[in-house]
Amino acid sequence: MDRKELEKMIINRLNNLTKPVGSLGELERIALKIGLIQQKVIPELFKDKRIYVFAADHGVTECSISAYPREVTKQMVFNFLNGGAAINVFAKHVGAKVFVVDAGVDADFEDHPFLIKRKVGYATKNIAFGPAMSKEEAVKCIQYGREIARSAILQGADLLVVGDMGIGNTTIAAAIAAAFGFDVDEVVDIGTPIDQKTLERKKQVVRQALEVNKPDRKDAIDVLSKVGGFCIGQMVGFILEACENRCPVVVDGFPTTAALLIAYEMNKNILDFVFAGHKSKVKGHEVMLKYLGLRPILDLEMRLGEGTGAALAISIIEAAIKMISQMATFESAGVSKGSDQT
Ligand SMILES: Cc1cc2ncn([C@H]3O[C@H](COP(=O)(O)O)[C@@H](O)[C@H]3O)c2cc1C
Ligand SMILES: O=C(O)c1cccnc1
Repeated sequence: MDRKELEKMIINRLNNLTKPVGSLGELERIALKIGLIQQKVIPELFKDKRIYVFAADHGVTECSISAYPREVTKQMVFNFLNGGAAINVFAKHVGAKVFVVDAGVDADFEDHPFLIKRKVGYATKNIAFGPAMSKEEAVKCIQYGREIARSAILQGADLLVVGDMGIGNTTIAAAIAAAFGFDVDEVVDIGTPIDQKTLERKKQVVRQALEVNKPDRKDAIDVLSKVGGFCIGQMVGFILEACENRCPVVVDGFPTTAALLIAYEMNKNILDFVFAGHKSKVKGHEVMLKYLGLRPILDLEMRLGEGTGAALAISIIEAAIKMISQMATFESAGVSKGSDQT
């Protein structure tokens, strides 16, 4: 069926459910988007929801831009695998599985059924003094991320969430946003709670990273290799592959949306398959979402990452699917139509 025709049929069904036209607001737009993705007037509930937390370390932590030391990345990987992190709790709450990807943590890990080992290096180089990684490494990251999404989809995944873990991630995300032309003051904010002096240093580090590296905003791989990270690069490939296979992806906060910005530069058609799970308290997140034209599903003043906001948004997406598939129509329930009906 052609897209316009399907869209008309879905809107027609939404308007025939026993409620005033448009009264379920954003839930109606979510139901429409899922219907268009699944190419069904009545979409199906997800059978295999998966959260992938991409973890890596960053050379820029040498500049003391986070409230926490680098080894927390590795320690949180263990916490994820032991089921003790916020994302584990929220994943359980929404019935999703959590996979952790070692994209470039500064540590080695034993095998674990939920750990995907795709290390590109033991942390990137410090972006304040040169490129984070080589062009080859950037390409490799994207390829690994694509492979992870492809195999998830082949295994049956029908909803993917992107999460991040890496001390220094909000500095890297801000540098990516700034490389694409956003104002440094608009996108550098606290990630983990830092004092004013550290925040000023963080801004300075981002400015210096741009001056030293001169990323070319028209070349996504250039931006990724110069001011990105191994985790970000794998998220880029993951998002691209999921969307190109018509699998819905929910992005989380500031770092995962920075990865989406790069992915969007590489393929402008992906946004039909992307949901913004929430709006992070980190101030640069809202401007990025506005630029992408994505409306966040939740706004709970969260600023954690790991995929936590996106995981919680799953329950809203599922409510939207249940709404369009389970509500009675005016005809079936014998309810009189109003003047807003066509
Ligand atoms: C215990 C702990 C758990 C976390 N889970 C996610 N993050 C979040 O904080 C980090 C980014 O903040 P910044 O750029 O300020 O370093 C990322 O790892 C992100 O996922 C955490 C941070 C900490 C400390
Ligand atoms: O917006 C986020 O996802 C975020 C905020 C702070 C730290 N880490 C991630």
